[in-house]
Amino acid sequence: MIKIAPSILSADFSKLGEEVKRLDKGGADIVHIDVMDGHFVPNITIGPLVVKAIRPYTRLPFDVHLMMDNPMEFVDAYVEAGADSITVHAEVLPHLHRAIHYIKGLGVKAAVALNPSTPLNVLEYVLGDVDMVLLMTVNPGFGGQKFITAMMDKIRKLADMRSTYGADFCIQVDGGIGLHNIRDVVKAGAEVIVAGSAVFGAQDIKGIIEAMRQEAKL
Ligand SMILES: O=C(CO)[C@@H](O)[C@H](O)COP(=O)(O)O
Ligand SMILES: [Fe+2]
Repeated sequence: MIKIAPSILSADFSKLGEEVKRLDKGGADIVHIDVMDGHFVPNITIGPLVVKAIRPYTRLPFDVHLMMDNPMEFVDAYVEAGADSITVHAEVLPHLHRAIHYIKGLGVKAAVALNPSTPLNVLEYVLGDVDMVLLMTVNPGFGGQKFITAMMDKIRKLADMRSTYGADFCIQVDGGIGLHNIRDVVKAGAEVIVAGSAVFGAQDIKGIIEAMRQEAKL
């Protein structure tokens, strides 16, 4: 069963609480929260206070994607604010193993994200430690970008690595995904589908989430 994780980066920021409620009513599985620091990526978004403010609007899990140079300085704050899973980028963490176990020690799930140009082999020795791997399928920083087609092969390779190593993490994909390509990414091995502009760009959130689930059925 795949999971649909709409990204609130494409929501109306003037009424985020209501937007999160709309996702809940629309049948989303997870709320994906993009945190950008203006350094790791050229954009600034959502601090822990905002996460705390929207937490009462839904019981859906909050998946916090930290696109930051120094994510470990903020992990505690996002967990206290109500995160259920925390994703950190391998590109900024020389002590990835320590970071994963620190996050798990806070009682939430730990995921590692890779930019499109980052090779999969940086994960080799932490595959048994992570709950989820997030493959960026666009360059992080903005919603509404085009899916990078070379990422299809990366998803397949990650799924192969998982079988080879007998690991059991989930494969999440993020960026440029919608009705037009959800089937292909799922066929390649993706299980958690992040979609921002595709979901919030639709008038009918329930309709688009249902259509995406249907389209993803292999
Ligand atoms: O992490 C990011 C962007 O850096 C994503 O989560 C985007 O928010 C996905 O948006 P779409 O490509 O689906 O519009
Ligand atoms: Fe994201």
